[in-house]
Amino acid sequence: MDINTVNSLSYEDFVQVFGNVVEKCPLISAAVWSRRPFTGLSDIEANIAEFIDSLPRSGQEGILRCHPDLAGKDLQSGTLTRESNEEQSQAGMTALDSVEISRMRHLNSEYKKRFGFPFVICARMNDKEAILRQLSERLTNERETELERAIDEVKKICRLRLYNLVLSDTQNKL
Ligand SMILES: NC(=O)NC1=NC(=O)NC1=O
Repeated sequence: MDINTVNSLSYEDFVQVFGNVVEKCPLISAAVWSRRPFTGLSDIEANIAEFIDSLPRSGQEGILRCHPDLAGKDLQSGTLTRESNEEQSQAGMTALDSVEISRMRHLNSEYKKRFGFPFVICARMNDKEAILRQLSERLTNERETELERAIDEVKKICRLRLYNLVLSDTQNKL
């Protein structure tokens, strides 16, 4: 979609198209709609990032809590969103052996116990080895550091989902 089309969307249609660029957080797109017209994809991305950064810690933790576990029950039961399902499959979460599955489950539950929100990483920028490594490494982070890191990952996921929806700034100029 080109940026002029994006800017002409009603808020209903905008939320319909962009409502899941941050996993299960349509509020963010519903809020950012008011900031149109956007100059391009990176402007939409910057406005979403600004909205997320303006939230209190509880709001940012709420965004993380809307994310499904990697290789978790939603993946097993087929209840992931389309985007999440694609991302998790592409990162090899559907190709874990039984040892890897129990290691993911154990580390995910340790992580949730420690931080009170799930481990979030941009799956499309990692493979299963990197995800397992990051999960065990980040488990030892201080809470504040880990909250910032997890929100950065949410922004990466959002950027890649936006690239699937909107022409890039250069494409838009062609
Ligand atoms: N807990 C997660 O990191 N979930 C996810 N990361 C992605 O890139 N897609 C997801 O569903």
